[in-house]
Amino acid sequence: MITEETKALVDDGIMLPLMEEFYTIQGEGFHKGTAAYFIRIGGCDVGCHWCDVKESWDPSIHPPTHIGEIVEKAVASSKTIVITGGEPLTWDMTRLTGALKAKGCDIHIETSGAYKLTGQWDWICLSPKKIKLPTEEIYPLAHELKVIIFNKHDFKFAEEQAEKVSENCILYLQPEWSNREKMMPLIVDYVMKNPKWKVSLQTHKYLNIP
Ligand SMILES: C[S@@+](CC[C@H](N)C(=O)[O-])C[C@H]1O[C@@H](n2cnc3c(N)ncnc32)[C@H](O)[C@@H]1O
Ligand SMILES: Nc1nc2[nH]cc(C(=O)O)c2c(=O)[nH]1
Ligand code: SF4
Ligand SMILES: [Mg+2]
Repeated sequence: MITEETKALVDDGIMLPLMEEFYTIQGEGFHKGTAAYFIRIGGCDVGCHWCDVKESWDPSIHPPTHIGEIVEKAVASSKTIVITGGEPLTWDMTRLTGALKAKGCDIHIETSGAYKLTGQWDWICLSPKKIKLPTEEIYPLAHELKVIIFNKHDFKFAEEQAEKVSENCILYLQPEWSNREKMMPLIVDYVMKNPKWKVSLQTHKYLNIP
């Protein structure tokens, strides 16, 4: 049970339900191959059936943690920070990103964009979900669009989403992990026919790193 006081601090983004934090190599998208410190915040009610971090969904099982504590630990490892989840935009990211910026960090977010965009970001990876679409405000701000391909219909969804982002946004198709053997040949074929798209793989899973 968390107290009313703690709940108020979480609502203000002064504490956040921290699931895990780890220093690793960004496995996906534009920054793949780059060392980065990951901060995984619990809480998501988007509900993707193939989500690879379902343990993150229930915020109540992840301890409310002071952002000062999170930031101190993070900057001891890296100044390149990836905020992920769960869905980080479930929470107000203003204070966490403010504190990381004050330490000179480069801050990236992995988000479905389903909730109000808060915080200051050097890189926004938008991974839209059909079941809870991104807010209109986030599309023009996304630096990369990373659409997960689980089945053939997802190519059409990817094209619809690509129409909403800026001209400079980098477009990725990433196979859903459990269905990758089946979908990868279709993705390869699609990208060769539609070269505005690039392939993104979850390279950390092949490398067996977090
Ligand atoms: C776990 S999510 C957390 C951040 C945010 N909730 C989101 O969905 O963008 C991190 C990234 O992993 C992707 N992802 C989740 N499950 C996946 C799976 N089974 N296969 C491939 N990518 C997956 C998401 O689309 C997102 O780009
Ligand atoms: N290495 C590594 N790269 C990642 N890129 C996005 C991830 C995520 O779960 O948000 C992730 C992750 O969990 N590990
Ligand atoms: S939005 Fe992200 S964390 Fe939430 S269920 Fe979908 S993939 Fe998982
Ligand atoms: Mg992951």
